Amino acid sequence: MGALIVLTGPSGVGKGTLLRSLIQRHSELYLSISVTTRSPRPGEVDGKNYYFVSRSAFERMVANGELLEWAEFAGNLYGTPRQAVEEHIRDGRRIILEIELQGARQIRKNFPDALQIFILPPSLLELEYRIRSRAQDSEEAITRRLQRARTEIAAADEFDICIVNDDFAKALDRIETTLFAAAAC
Ligand SMILES: Nc1nc2c(ncn2[C@@H]2O[C@H](COP(=O)(O)OP(=O)(O)O)[C@@H](O)[C@H]2O)c(=O)[nH]1
Ligand SMILES: Nc1ncnc2c1ncn2[C@@H]1O[C@H](COP(=O)(O)OP(=O)(O)O)[C@@H](O)[C@H]1O
Repeated sequence: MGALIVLTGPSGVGKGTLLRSLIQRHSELYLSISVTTRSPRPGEVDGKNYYFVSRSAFERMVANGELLEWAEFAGNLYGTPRQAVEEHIRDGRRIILEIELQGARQIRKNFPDALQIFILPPSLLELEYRIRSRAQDSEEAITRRLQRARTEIAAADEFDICIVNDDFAKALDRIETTLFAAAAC
């Protein structure tokens, strides 16, 4: 049972909302804070939701080997800072990476023991409804996310476990069961 947990799924499927609830219930779980070149959305806080950096600062981090994995998604760069993850693993704590497909593949290659979970929407129509009702992305960003969603969903069977986020409470329950039942083995 790896200390590293990867959670992937198309934009708007509910990953962030599920993880916020999970962390509230299990304060022993740590959520990795990614670095991104995306602009903050209203209400997002630097150092809490993401570390918001310029493209040149991001590229420096890549060159210095500071990122465990990174990828371009819908025109922006996203990456996982290496240090926090390594410290948590060394201290025996479980850490969750909420990352897209290309990053999940890099982690799978380098950390084959990581537990990989994929979150699916009930349908593409419902996914589009959720992205739109979140009302935080431009029309262009929504289109790019929906295009990418098809590729990501097609890769779901690469993951250890797939969970459909239809009924929120049930999906959260399945994540908890997956994390804590597996840990007990
Ligand atoms: N590879 C990688 N993907 C990330 C990282 N952080 C976030 N992402 C993914 O980037 C995508 C876009 O994230 P974001 O702009 O916050 O949009 P949202 O998922 O629609 O809320 C999502 O699939 C995230 O899971 C990271 O550190 N590495
Ligand atoms: N099970 C669900 N049923 C209906 N709406 C949901 C469900 N889970 C999440 N949402 C809503 O969908 C939208 C996108 O969720 P979010 O957590 O931002 O997705 P992601 O982090 O995967 O991009 C939010 O408005 C959220 O409240």
